Amino acid sequence: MIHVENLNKTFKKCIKQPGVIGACKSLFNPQIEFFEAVKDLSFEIPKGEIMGFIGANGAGKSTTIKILTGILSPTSGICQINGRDPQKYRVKYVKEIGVVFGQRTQLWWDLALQETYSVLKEIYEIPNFEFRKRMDFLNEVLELNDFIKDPVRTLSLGQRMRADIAASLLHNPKVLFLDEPTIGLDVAVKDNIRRAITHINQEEQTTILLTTHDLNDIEQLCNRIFMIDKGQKIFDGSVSQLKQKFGKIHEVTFDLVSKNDIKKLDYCHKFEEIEFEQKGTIVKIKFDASKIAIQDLLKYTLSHVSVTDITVKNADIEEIVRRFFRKEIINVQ
Ligand SMILES: Nc1ncnc2c1ncn2[C@@H]1O[C@H](COP(=O)(O)OP(=O)(O)OP(=O)(O)O)[C@@H](O)[C@H]1O
Repeated sequence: MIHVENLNKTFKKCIKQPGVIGACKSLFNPQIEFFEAVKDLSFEIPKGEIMGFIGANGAGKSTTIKILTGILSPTSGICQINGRDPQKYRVKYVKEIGVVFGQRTQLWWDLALQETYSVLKEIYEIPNFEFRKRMDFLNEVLELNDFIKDPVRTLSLGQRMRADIAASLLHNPKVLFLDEPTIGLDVAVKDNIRRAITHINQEEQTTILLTTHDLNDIEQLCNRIFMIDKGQKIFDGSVSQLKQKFGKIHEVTFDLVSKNDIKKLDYCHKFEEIEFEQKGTIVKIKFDASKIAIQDLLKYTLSHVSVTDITVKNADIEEIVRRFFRKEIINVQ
């Protein structure tokens, strides 16, 4: 459904010099720099897949999405959605995609929600019968009925997000781009929205490209993670592959009988590459299980101090991705 091959996007940046003289110089003799926001990116997303597209701030996610949605043209490379170039076939193409930007709304602020949908119905040329059927489906999945008669400006953030998702799905697009769909929402509303996205994906086989900084979105929604850094691919695989490959980070927490007992433990000399922190009697240790055997750590600790409780946890996806972005995990592919 989505085919991206050797995609590149280079921006031209005009470097402004400070002060009035600098501004005049820049005007007559502009200093140009080139910046590669997307570098040789290739991926395929088959029909019905939900792919999490993640990366640190400035990694090139929005630039890629803007190319995929036809807003920007690539410097080079191929980008096809359902066999079409989004740039060349923009008018036809908009009917095949839905886009939600969590930070912005596509709804009309002063119109009642249902009037907004009526306007979109005309824009997308949806026949009456299909529109009614579609509205019934979206009402049910996204629970719009409680606020469908209210003006958009009075909606809460969670209601507005559900309304925006419905607007992007009104014309039953084959591909949905979701950019931070759960940003700023409380846990219950996030859950609600994730359930709706899963339902829509399963019912309609909608292909979804999801950008998020919330890793619970990834764990609960995505079959696949595509991670980029400085415009380039650094990982492409399933959540479980990511965990299998890098999930060797364990976290052990000891509750000491006395907080002063920490002085009896010299983890840094005894073990390589170990991270630990102490808060009162609680000592939290993070280590790479491929370098340190957990039984050695337990044996060492228990032979030096008395503890009242021990918990052992595998690294969650958040910890793995955090390490990626802190550049602690390199040479991924
Ligand atoms: N129009 C532009 N002109 C020049 N540089 C740009 C332009 N748009 C984006 N960039 C640069 O390209 C890089 C990638 O930006 P992009 O917005 O794609 O990142 P992102 O991964 O979406 O980040 P975030 O998570 O913060 O939204 C950034 O360094 C940004 O400054």
